[in-house]
Amino acid sequence: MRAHLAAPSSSPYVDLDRAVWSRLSESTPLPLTDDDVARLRGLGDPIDLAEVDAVYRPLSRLLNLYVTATSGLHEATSTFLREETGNTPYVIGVAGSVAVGKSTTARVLREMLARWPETPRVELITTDGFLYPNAELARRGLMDRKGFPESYDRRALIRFLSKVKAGHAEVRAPVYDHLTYDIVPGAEAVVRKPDVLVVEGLNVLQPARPSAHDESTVAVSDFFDFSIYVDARTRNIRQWYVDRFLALRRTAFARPESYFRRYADLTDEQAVERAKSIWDAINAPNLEQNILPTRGRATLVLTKGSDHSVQRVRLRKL
Ligand SMILES: Nc1ncnc2c1ncn2[C@@H]1O[C@H](COP(=O)(O)OP(=O)(O)OP(=O)(O)O)[C@@H](O)[C@H]1O
Ligand SMILES: CC(C)(CO)[C@@H](O)C(=O)NCCC(=O)O
Repeated sequence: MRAHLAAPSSSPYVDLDRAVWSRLSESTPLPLTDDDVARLRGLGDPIDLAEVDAVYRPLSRLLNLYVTATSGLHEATSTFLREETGNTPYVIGVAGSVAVGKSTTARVLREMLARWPETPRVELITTDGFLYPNAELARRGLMDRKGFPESYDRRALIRFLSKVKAGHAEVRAPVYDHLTYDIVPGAEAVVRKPDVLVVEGLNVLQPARPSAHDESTVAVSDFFDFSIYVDARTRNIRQWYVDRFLALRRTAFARPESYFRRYADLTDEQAVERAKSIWDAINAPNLEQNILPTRGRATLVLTKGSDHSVQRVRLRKL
């Protein structure tokens, strides 16, 4: 089947609408159930089995083809170098704004990729774990810059990824808790030589930031075999952020350990105002200045409509 009949163009991308994209994997089985999708869904994300079928089934098929092709390339390198072929984890980055639904995308992908016989061991890590702890952010005057490039320990993240790629038996990462709004003291996520590692975060496609102290020009994305940018109109994402804030106020914010405990008793109107002001002061400028400019570097862009469903898929083919 010819998926697209556009005249040859110089664009490095192929742009497919939802219907064309979803027809690209008709013979691939859908391994998930309604219950699986309900378990993977993030707060406020209405993703259902039909969406997984239309959008993620083709994506998991494409990724399975890429994983197989990449492992063939590694074998070619090993043959040339007369070395044993070791297993190198295939690393997938998932980027996008706060509240766009990256974590749901990453969790669904993890689950689907793990159902392929070639990649049973799929691990997921979020770059939130590499944010500096609040005490350090406060010391650096960065408490209102959480999520901005300077709020992450980028060197630790690069060290983590290079060890995973080098095939270390166990690699450890710190853990962030949205409830306490801070790094969890002493907690670690451990990655043990997975077949695939999914790395989700706002910052995963950002370029290297050489500074006086850090001459390194390595970027996080240098460790990626594939990257996905989850995209939507900024005004829709802002609405999703506000809606989620309202939902959290009724649930998580009411818990005694919540950093946002003081927001639990706000009226609807006050909560909407508070959410909008956090969005406008922190997450919107970060999106505009640091996240959106990285979209063009992704291998694949998923564009969502106002109801969160993916309407367009853009794949880099050159
Ligand atoms: N202040 C909070 N208190 C408790 N839980 C939160 C809070 N903020 C976010 N969460 C929960 O953590 C999950 C992940 O939030 P996170 O901010 O990483 O997502 P995100 O960056 O907005 O990206 P996405 O929505 O794209 O996954 C959310 O789905 C939400 O349920
Ligand atoms: C932790 C991040 C940066 C990314 O997940 C984000 O959820 C966040 O906390 N942003 C700061 C502003 C806010 O509280 O929404």
